[in-house]
Amino acid sequence: MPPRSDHDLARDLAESAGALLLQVRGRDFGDAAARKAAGDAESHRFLLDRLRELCPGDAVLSEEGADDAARLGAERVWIVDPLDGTREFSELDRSDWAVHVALWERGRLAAGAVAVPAEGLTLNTGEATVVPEAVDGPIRLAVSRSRPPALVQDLAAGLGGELVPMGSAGVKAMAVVRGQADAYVHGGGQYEWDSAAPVAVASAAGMHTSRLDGSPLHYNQPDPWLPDLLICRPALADRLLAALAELPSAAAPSRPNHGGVHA
Ligand SMILES: Nc1ncnc2c1ncn2[C@@H]1O[C@H](COP(=O)(O)O)[C@@H](OP(=O)(O)O)[C@H]1O
Ligand SMILES: [Mg+2]
Repeated sequence: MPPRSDHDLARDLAESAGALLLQVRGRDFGDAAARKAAGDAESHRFLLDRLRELCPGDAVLSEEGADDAARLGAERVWIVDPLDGTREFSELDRSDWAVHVALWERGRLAAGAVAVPAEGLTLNTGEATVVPEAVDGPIRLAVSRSRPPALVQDLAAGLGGELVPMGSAGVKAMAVVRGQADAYVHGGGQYEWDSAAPVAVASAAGMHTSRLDGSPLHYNQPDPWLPDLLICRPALADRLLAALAELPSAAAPSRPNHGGVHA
């Protein structure tokens, strides 16, 4: 049997962590906070154990783990968000939460997968994803349902676009790839694990991916704070970047204190 490619490995890991999360979610918990904590911790532990076993020489940057500075000298770094859309994971009637697994290798994203377990869906960089044709009508902007950034609301107003609220960065990015939205525009704060796998998968599907000022997204940086991004159909990129450049609300925010990664 040929060795498994990094694309396949990313897909298998995201899919398996997703299956685990479906089991965790089905357990009885006293409250939503306990369900979220169990999901974050168990998916993280699973991914870390599998990566240590299968790729012992690779570094890992996970939302739920201690940040080991050795990753800055590593050639290969897995950037994972074991449970993205934690809030939606704890709301049992929702399916908009995801598992992100990306591989950064020598300066670029080399492979990635986003699983949306409650929909039985995993998209990855190794398969040619066919993006549906654009539909006529207003530009549809995927946006956070719980904390929609002011800039996206301003952008929609300026373009005559409409907001499509949903949870999870991965689900929003996959909504663009799946033709359910035309763009995912985010500002106001995020970390590398929120966007690495979504950007890898969207980029492999031919989507435009960048910062809001059009500059490239860089991963495996000393500070994993990566506060804004644009993922969209390539034909819309110039128009959206021009509109964003006119918006004062699109300025990058400063980094808040974060409890997720322990330096
Ligand atoms: N202003 C902000 N600062 C830091 N992280 C943010 C953020 N806005 C969104 N995120 C993160 O981006 C992911 C998607 O958010 P949303 O569903 O609101 O669009 C969530 O990841 P987690 O669920 O892994 O914490 C969320 O924590
Ligand atoms: Mg996240």
